[in-house]
Amino acid sequence: MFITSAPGKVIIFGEHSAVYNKPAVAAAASSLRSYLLVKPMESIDDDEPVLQLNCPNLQFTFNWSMNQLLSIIDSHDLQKDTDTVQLSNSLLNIIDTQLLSEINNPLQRSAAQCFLYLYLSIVPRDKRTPLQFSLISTLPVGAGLGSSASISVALAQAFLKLNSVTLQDKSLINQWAFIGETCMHGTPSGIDNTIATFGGALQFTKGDPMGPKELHPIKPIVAVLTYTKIPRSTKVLVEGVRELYNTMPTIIEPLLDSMATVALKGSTALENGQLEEVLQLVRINHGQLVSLGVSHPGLEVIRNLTTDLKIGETKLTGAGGGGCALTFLNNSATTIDVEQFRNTLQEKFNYQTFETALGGFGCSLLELDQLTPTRKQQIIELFDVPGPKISMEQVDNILLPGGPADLPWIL
Ligand SMILES: Nc1ncnc2c1ncn2[C@@H]1O[C@H](COP(=O)(O)OP(=O)(O)OP(=O)(O)O)[C@@H](O)[C@H]1O
Ligand SMILES: C[C@@](O)(CCO)CC(=O)[O-]
Ligand SMILES: [Mg+2]
Repeated sequence: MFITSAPGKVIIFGEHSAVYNKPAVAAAASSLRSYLLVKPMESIDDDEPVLQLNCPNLQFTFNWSMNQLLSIIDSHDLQKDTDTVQLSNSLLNIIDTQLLSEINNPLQRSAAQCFLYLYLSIVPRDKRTPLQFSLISTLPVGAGLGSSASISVALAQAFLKLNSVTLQDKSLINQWAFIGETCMHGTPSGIDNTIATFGGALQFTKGDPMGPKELHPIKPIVAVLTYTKIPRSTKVLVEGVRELYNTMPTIIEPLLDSMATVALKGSTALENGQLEEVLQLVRINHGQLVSLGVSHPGLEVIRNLTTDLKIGETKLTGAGGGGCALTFLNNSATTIDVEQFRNTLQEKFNYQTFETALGGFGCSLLELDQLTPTRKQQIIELFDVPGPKISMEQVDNILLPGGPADLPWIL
């Protein structure tokens, strides 16, 4: 019995342009995480062993017959080699047509698709026992903070562990998590899963053979995150930008190049603690994202309030279209100003705000058998609570790596 966990992320510069191989900058939001509990499945019916996915945040539980899953493997000669990480359209098609036909809700469907794809690709036939996978997130789902990547990473890490793969480092987890993201998004850049795997702060360019560059800011990066609660889908927003790019390539390509320059300058300014420059680049990057059509009136409310109160600069973060905004405070912003900002957003607009330090732990593993029986039971019960009743604070108090309970997470 074990738990894997991976953080959400904040893109500081370069969302969307990242998809076009332009550099982008992101950091882990390491206290906002997904947790995946893997435990033996208590038998529902002795004749029909099942694999269960339980997602309290999205209020769904699905069972798949182990026999059906085994026959799919046998007929399609899957996962000979977990080191060869590729997306198979034929496997995606089998999952879609044979295993997801009862799931109509698109949010549930994409989570189940990612789960099944990674399970069938990574866990070998002889290690397929009836198991229950329970997934909870303390980060808002579908809000621009990389929830899809955090579940992909937690799933990839768990399946590689079930396959007893000895990991030299976390690269293989990251590669499989990218495939999981691809199942959900279509064409991800890979920045979200890279941050969810490795944590910290990174400058990332899709396809760069040198890999991501770790950033070491001289001052901690602190920002206010605001969640508008306006639902959106990363896949749909990324497709919208692609359509714009295809219609007006001569306008959009130079815009993406300019976004790349912003990200590179922003990366240096963050490392050197040049706040004035960071603030200007945040404003410019948001304007660029508005031009790409991925803002939303609900996000502009946050930006306008930041400008009215003269407390700093705000940009959307993640795919936009709702979801979250990121506000960097200037040196003259007082505690009272920030309180007024947060209270207005919370009370007048019913938004949720968090003041958060960025960076910190990437994916992690906790072996439950090392804990006392009481602690183990307490943790298992956390995952049994029905969706709306999950207390994020309780999850943090008990599970957060480096948090109050000080559990022996392997980082
Ligand atoms: N705790 C969870 N339980 C089940 N599914 C989840 C969970 N967290 C994320 N997901 C899956 O991820 C999808 C959200 O992914 P999406 O990429 O649209 O948003 P995001 O990753 O939160 O934001 P962004 O990609 O802009 O950073 C959900 O629809 C669901 O399928
Ligand atoms: C919008 C996007 O740039 C970030 C989503 O968090 C998509 C991606 O990079 O895959
Ligand atoms: Mg996502």
